[in-house]
Amino acid sequence: MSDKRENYISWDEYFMGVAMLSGMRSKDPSTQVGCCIVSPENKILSMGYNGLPRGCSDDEFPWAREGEDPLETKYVYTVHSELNAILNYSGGSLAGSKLYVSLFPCNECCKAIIQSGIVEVIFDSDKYADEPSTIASKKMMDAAGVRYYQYHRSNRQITIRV
Ligand SMILES: O=c1[nH]c(=O)n([C@H]2C[C@H](O)[C@@H](COP(=O)(O)O)O2)cc1CO
Ligand SMILES: [Zn+2]
Repeated sequence: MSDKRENYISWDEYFMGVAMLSGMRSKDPSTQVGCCIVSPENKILSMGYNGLPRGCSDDEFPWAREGEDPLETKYVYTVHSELNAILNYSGGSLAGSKLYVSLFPCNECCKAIIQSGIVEVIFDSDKYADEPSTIASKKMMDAAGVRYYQYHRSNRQITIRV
């Protein structure tokens, strides 16, 4: 009989947990998104969260969702978690990898996901499922043969004291 510990976290809990932990770095007051890219051998290749490009101050650029002028909203400035994770990777090719993300990718991230050769997307929330950008993403992933499925929450509470 082995003495192996049994209640260790699964690969899916680990990678989605890492994605969610990464999202906790986000300064966006309404939606924090985190992403974790994983190789076919289950090695973590990259991580990202939604934020401003390097050099653009979190304290000077707007975080508003609405404004008379689009330049006063966050939408024109933020880099999405998935794009950040793709751009953060400096190890070569992401072909064949899997992407864990806490929110279904928008159409722009979807284009980058497809073009970088990522073959599987595991998402948690799909709260913008009815938006054209999400519908477009699903159309493109279907056409490109990128598999996507919703993460099955285990509801395990993971507590880290830091
Ligand atoms: O796939 C995504 N990845 C991602 O990082 N985001 C970011 C952009 C924004 O900072 C935030 C969405 O803001 P809001 O829910 O307030 O519209 O989430 C949004 C999406 C989907 O729209
Ligand atoms: Zn996006």
